[in-house]
Amino acid sequence: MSKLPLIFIDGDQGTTGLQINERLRGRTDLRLLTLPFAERKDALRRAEAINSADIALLCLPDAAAREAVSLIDNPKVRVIDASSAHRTDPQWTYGFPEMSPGQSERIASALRVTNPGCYPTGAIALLRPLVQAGLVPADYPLAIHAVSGYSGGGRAQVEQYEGADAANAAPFVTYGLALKHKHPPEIQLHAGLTQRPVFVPSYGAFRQGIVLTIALHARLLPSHASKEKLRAALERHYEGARHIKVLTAEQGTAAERLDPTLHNNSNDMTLGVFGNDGEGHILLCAVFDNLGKGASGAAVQNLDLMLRGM
Ligand SMILES: NC(=O)C1=CN([C@@H]2O[C@H](COP(=O)(O)OP(=O)(O)OC[C@H]3O[C@@H](n4cnc5c(N)ncnc54)[C@H](OP(=O)(O)O)[C@@H]3O)[C@@H](O)[C@H]2O)C=CC1
Ligand SMILES: CC(=O)N[C@@H](CCC(=O)OP(=O)(O)O)C(=O)O
Repeated sequence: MSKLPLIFIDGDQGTTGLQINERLRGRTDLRLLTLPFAERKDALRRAEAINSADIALLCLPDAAAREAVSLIDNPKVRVIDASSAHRTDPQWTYGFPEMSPGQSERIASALRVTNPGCYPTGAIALLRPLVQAGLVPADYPLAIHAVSGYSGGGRAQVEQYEGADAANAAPFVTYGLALKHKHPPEIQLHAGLTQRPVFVPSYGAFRQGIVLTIALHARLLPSHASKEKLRAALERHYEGARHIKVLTAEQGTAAERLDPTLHNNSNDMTLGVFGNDGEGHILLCAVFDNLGKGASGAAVQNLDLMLRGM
């Protein structure tokens, strides 16, 4: 390619879009195309921008992301969609490079990449290698709990916590009580589960960061499974991964608490396996930034893969 690749962020004024913009600021290997604020929702201008881009990053609500894809008539345009519109669509490549051997290469050559959801990133990172290793049965009756920073709810929720009425924002909220959150189908598909997991999300009065936990009973696991075996399987899977680290047994013993903000403003994720052997209780944990590895950081990681060779 003679010219530097042209990148368009649709939704660049939103929570995810702004952080992608920040991460790309100062890059000299690409050109960023932005629309004036007043034109950011003008379908005609967006269509022109998307079709002139080499890669379009969609940081939009699901409906607007679907609309954006329908506006594409240039067959060369490549897309990274940060929304949940296409995450279980087999036509789209799932943008989680570390999830299996060859996934980075698939992303690097893909025309359509769907960025994982924030919570699914942690759940799939923990479960997929363990299910594939035969250490967690694919039909295990899973319950996944997670606490996120309020920015997971996008601009409207950020406004509640940072706007004029911030003093009245709840310190902690557990939600999704109808158990119909949008994430379980995505988690089930990409973790390789045969049963839909229960998902219990919460958010607190902190801007960004996630702690996600999954409790397991050893008596429901294969007899050869133990917390050491689970940890070793995760260590094997993520060996050499730049952004995902597994706590060693010593680090796990020393850890007394998990801070959701540990990896804020980075693309890193820490996984941990804790347990009480006497009770046969095991706890899988993931800590990461909902706007880092959970959204904007992951989008830039995928963008960098797709830019290889352009
Ligand atoms: N926040 C998070 O932690 C994560 C978010 N995501 C996903 O990323 C996507 C964006 O989320 P987030 O950044 O949080 O949301 P925000 O609400 O913060 O941002 C969405 C942006 O899209 C703009 N927008 C809405 N409708 C249109 C339209 N028709 N045409 C053009 N622009 C439009 C909004 O403009 P305006 O605000 O001016 O109306 C806003 O700037 C969502 O699909 C979300 O699921 C993924 C992982 C994590
Ligand atoms: C704290 C909070 O509100 N979180 C959001 C999830 C973030 C999001 O928008 O979902 P994706 O990560 O799939 O894009 C929610 O539960 O709807």
